[in-house]
Amino acid sequence: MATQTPARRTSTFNNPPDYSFASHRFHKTLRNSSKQPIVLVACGSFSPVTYLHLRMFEMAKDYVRQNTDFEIVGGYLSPVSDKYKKPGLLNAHHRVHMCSLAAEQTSSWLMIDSWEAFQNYQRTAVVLDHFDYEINTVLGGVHTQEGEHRNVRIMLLAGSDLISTMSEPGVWSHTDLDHILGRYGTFIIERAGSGMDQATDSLARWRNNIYLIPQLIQNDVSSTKVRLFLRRGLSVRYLLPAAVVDYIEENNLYLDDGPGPEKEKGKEKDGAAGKRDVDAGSSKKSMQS
Ligand SMILES: Nc1ncnc2c1ncn2[C@@H]1O[C@H](COP(=O)(O)OP(=O)(O)OP(=O)(O)O)[C@@H](O)[C@H]1O
Ligand SMILES: NC(=O)c1ccc[n+]([C@@H]2O[C@H](COP(=O)(O)O)[C@@H](O)[C@H]2O)c1
Repeated sequence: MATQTPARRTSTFNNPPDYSFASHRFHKTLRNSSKQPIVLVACGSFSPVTYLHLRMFEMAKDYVRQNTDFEIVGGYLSPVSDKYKKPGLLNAHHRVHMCSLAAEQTSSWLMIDSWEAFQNYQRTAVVLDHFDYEINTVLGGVHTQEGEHRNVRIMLLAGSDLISTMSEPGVWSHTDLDHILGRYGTFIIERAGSGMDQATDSLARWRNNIYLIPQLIQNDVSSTKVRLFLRRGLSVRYLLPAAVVDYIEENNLYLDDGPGPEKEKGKEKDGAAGKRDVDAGSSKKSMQS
């Protein structure tokens, strides 16, 4: 059997100008010392952020409380860099601002990290390493009520459509998958049209670090649909936080057709998601380490 290259953690990070890591809602003290502290990180375009993106965190919170020995000490949305060049990807300043409005006005625990947004494209494995560094090295992890230090485990929060791309050839390197799923782990939220089994079949070797969360109330709101509605002059109110809708209207966002045809996620079949990105000149193939 071929020897696998062990996943190595990135240890030096270039920060964008004026960058600071958000920690105003990070819980420095573990409420229950018998639990393992975790931070949830959702990586994505968030163009624009929808209620479904925010609900992923609430679903994960319920799941963690009912089914695991983890305690969530922080939750972050990490908008991808403009260099990701996905169709419909609005300028990072707007995307980060909308995420911040959404988190501050609708949540008591979510935060935004702009580290990957304001620089060159960073692979998800590197983004998780950056969180590990900021939380465990810079912030010093957390303490129990008795004052005992604990390292925080970083975990990726993603929809099943994103996880199914992990089985598509050329999108993720094996080393990165081993790093993300072996070292960190993931919570997968079921997404309409994108099967959970199909998403995880080829990831079985990391099954102990993969937690599947069913959507008990089916909701297939996507950023793509929101952008389509906006282009057609239709209302998107109640699909996203009011402050985000107001911001979109005030700044006349998403009125242009953009550079290429948009396909909706979750509804795609047989690798169409991969094709979309190749067609759009995106760097899915070059996202491997
Ligand atoms: N309706 C949904 N159900 C489950 N997961 C979702 C849903 N919408 C988004 N996600 C997840 O949120 C994360 C961020 O995704 P992203 O910003 O690409 O959202 P999106 O709505 O799929 O965007 P787009 O429509 O522009 O492709 C991904 O892990 C994605 O799987
Ligand atoms: N190899 C990788 O690290 C890799 C590959 C594909 C997508 N992603 C990430 O997944 C997120 C969502 O991507 P999509 O919106 O294209 O599904 C983005 O944050 C992107 O950076 C990472």
